[in-house]
Amino acid sequence: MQTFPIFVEEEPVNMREDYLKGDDEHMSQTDKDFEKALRPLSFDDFTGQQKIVDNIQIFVMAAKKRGESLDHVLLHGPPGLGKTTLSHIIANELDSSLKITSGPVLDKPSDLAGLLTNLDEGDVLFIDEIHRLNSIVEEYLYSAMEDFRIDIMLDSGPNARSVQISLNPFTLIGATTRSGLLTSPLRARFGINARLEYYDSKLLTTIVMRSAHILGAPIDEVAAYELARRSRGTPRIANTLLRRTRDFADIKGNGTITLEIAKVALDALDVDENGLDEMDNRILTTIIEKFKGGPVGISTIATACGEEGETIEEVYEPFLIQEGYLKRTSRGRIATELAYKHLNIRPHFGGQSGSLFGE
Ligand SMILES: Nc1ncnc2c1ncn2[C@@H]1O[C@H](COP(=O)(O)OP(=O)(O)OP(=O)(O)O)[C@@H](O)[C@H]1O
Ligand SMILES: [Mg+2]
Repeated sequence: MQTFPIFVEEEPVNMREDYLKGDDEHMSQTDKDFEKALRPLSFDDFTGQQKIVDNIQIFVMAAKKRGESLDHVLLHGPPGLGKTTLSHIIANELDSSLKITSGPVLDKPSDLAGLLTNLDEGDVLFIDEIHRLNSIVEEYLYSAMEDFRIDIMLDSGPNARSVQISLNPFTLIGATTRSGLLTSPLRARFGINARLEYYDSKLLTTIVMRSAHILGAPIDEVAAYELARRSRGTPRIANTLLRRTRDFADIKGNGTITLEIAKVALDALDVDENGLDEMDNRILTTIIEKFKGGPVGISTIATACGEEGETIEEVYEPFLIQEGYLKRTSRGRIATELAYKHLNIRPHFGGQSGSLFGE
């Protein structure tokens, strides 16, 4: 019987940007506990990303059969799609232990050397946010990844000498939301490169049903679908919406998550009919109303919306582009006809917006 910690509600419900990001500085302890409890532990539990999972399963089996370490893996894609989850699963399936660190934490080459020399044969080293590694540390990583050795400088000045240390063969899993920021030498050292995609509503319904089951929250399938289709294609958001909706079901209903309760909760959380949230809508409205639909640069949008440019690029923009609300051009971002329709704003033709939909 699966037990689950009791959650203490300690944050206001409108914390969407925070759970979108999912990193340590933006997540409360409760959110982290929740995420951990719902994290699939095996490939069988992991829904979707079928091609990636199928391929990685083969590579894992082959590595095990040959008694070698798995090739280095790069996982990239927007936040909350399962990069960390997959890394845990890969280590599990390899029967190896997972050592976790992240780009910004590895300040000096000695931080990296300390970690690498402590790896046992076949261990998995997970470097989250690998695009944020500093360039000196990154260079040390090259020989570690390629030849399982590192050169360390001892002393400085005339006494300086370099000592070569060989490492146990290991697998590096790098995760990033911004693969575009990775240098090509680093990218080239990953033998397995997987881009995670947004999930469709059907897959997310399965994920919501599974999570509800683990939480012991009764849910109607239509309600699960409603949460799924309004979750920006993202399991982390689906799970968080589920958790918030469960609160509504407990307080406003009889505990069962029905379609009606789901709709009430989603409205209260400012998730609109198409699954866009308050910040998504603010970005689109800003581009249309303040900048005549664009093109407008990301930093200008960011200032006007009161959000960081990096967050807009990493969290909001990929989904808005994939759903066809936004276009990225060399001159900046443009709101599409769909964005106008969604916000119920008439495009004013002539001037800048006249040529918007001509493509
Ligand atoms: N395929 C999946 N099936 C079921 N649940 C999933 C799946 N992918 C992700 N999740 C759930 O979503 C949560 C977030 O996933 P995860 O932490 O792996 O995302 P991430 O890609 O590492 O995000 P970030 O870029 O913010 O680090 C997990 O706790 C897990 O419960
Ligand atoms: Mg992660």
